[in-house]
Amino acid sequence: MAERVYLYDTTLRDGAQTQGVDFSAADKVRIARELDRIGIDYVEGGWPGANPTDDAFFADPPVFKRSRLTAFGMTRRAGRSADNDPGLNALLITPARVATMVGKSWDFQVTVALGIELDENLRMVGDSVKHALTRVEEVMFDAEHFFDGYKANPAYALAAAKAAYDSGARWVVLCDTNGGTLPHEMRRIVSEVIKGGIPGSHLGVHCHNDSDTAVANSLAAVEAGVRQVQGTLNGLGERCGNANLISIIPALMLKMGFDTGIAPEDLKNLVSVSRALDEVLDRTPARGQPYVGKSAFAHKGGLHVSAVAKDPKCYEHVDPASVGNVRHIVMSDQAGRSNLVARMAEIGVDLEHVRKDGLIRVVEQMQVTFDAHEATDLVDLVKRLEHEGYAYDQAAASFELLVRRALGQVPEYFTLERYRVIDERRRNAVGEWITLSEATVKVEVGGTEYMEVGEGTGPVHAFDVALRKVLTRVYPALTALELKDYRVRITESTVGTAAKTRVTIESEDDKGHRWTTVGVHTNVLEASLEALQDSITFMLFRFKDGQ
Ligand SMILES: CC(=O)SCCNC(=O)CCNC(=O)[C@H](O)C(C)(C)COP(=O)(O)OP(=O)(O)OC[C@H]1O[C@@H](n2cnc3c(N)ncnc32)[C@H](O)[C@@H]1OP(=O)(O)O
Ligand SMILES: CC(=O)C(=O)O
Repeated sequence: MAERVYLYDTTLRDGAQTQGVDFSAADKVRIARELDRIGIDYVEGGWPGANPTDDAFFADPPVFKRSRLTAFGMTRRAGRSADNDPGLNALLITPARVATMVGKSWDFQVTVALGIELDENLRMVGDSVKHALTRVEEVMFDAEHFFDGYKANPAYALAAAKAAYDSGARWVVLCDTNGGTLPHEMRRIVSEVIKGGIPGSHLGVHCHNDSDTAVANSLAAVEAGVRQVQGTLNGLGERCGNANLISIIPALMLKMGFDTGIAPEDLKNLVSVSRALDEVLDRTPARGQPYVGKSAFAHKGGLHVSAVAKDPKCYEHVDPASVGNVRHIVMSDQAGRSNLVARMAEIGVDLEHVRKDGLIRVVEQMQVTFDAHEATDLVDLVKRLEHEGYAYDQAAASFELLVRRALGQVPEYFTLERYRVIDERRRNAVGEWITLSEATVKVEVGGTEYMEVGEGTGPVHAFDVALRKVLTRVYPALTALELKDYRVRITESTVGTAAKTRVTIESEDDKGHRWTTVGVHTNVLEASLEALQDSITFMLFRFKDGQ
């Protein structure tokens, strides 16, 4: 039977210490529910008494089906009895039945940060654990700076850890607080602590990522014998973050053969749990995030795709479905015919080659002025367009439109006959400078011509407002279209030295569909309009019937 490793999440406490992160109590509840849904053993809700948000969270915490709620705080202060320490007692009177206390284990920290005698610190640890056990069911001790402390004074670091263990702490958690430890040091120190008298079944590890080794360190600590791992979703946390549970969990389960209490079926929620945190933080999910990122199983190089078509194991370390992810085949100038065939199959087009007249039609529609007309097939066309500045690996919707236009499958939903954009800088009524843009568009839809004017904070915004004034009349579904991200990048031109601009737009509808489109031109407005028109066309083509 697989050995058990316990998981402890500190997203709501150490994660809340991330610069730029500011959870509300409702955010915390939402994240806590996700952690419970996937089956994390311990969910640290925060530090009761530290701030009103954490107090509000602990006043009305979510009811868990699987996880144990944990309250965090510190050992009693020097010179006070544990019973008479308001800070310590605040974490013992919440609905959480598990309390985690941080305390010093590095002699230097005791002397410098606390400014007290080394023995008093050991008494603070022991007293606090004993006192907490009179109020809650389970107590953990986070031995702060344990690894730095052990390197400086092993006997003292071990004495601090043992003060907690001997006083009844269920778990002694060895913390790499400054994140400077490397995996080989982890293995050695954990083994020595076990030899020193604390069994691995009572040891946990809490790693920070300052050396970019937090996940590796956590796994090394487990290899050396610890049986609890602390971390956060997506590696949130103080400074460079904590060990990323989203990477640790599948590594423990799929590669090291441990039982984490998470069933294989629950592991398939890994992507959705990771995205739920990004959603709360209003962050774009990191494409390159191992296991759960959109690029984690995206194959771009022609050689890779050709081999993946034969057996995905050729270029995948785990099955993407095991963590709830999917495989993507990406089209770009690194592609071969295998990419095209696989990508077309992915979007439901079963055709290897597109006739030359289709390619020329697409090139004309895109109004590109180079030799794309000479393209012999779609792979060739994509490579030529990428050379011009298009980037289809980041703009799957534009790629799909390119293919389907070449096949004559995309209706002409609208035709932009002409537009005019005026930018104005003037003083407002109270004399402040303001900039305003106004766009006039003339659009033909189904044989009828429409003209509209839109105002915006910039020319692209004004154009979007005017265009959508026309199109939502005919296609009401477009009211749900939201532009989520707009990125501009200067690329090198193949013709002379003139700079080309690539605009990438990410869009979303009210059903949670997201798609990305691209436009390229020497004029940033033209590039934006191309990406914007692709975005609108893609929504009408793919989603307007509410699929
Ligand atoms: C490694 C970690 O990540 S641990 C978690 C760190 N997280 C946080 O600090 C976030 C929440 N913290 C807070 O809101 C505040 O720091 C509070 C409410 C806990 C304390 O606030 P204050 O009372 O104003 O103290 P302040 O933060 O300035 O300083 C910490 C005090 O605790 C003492 N202290 C630090 N660690 C410990 C410990 N393990 N045991 C006992 N006392 C400790 C320090 O010596 C200092 O005491 P001093 O004020 O006598 O110098
Ligand atoms: C406890 C904790 O967060 C640390 O030592 O890093």
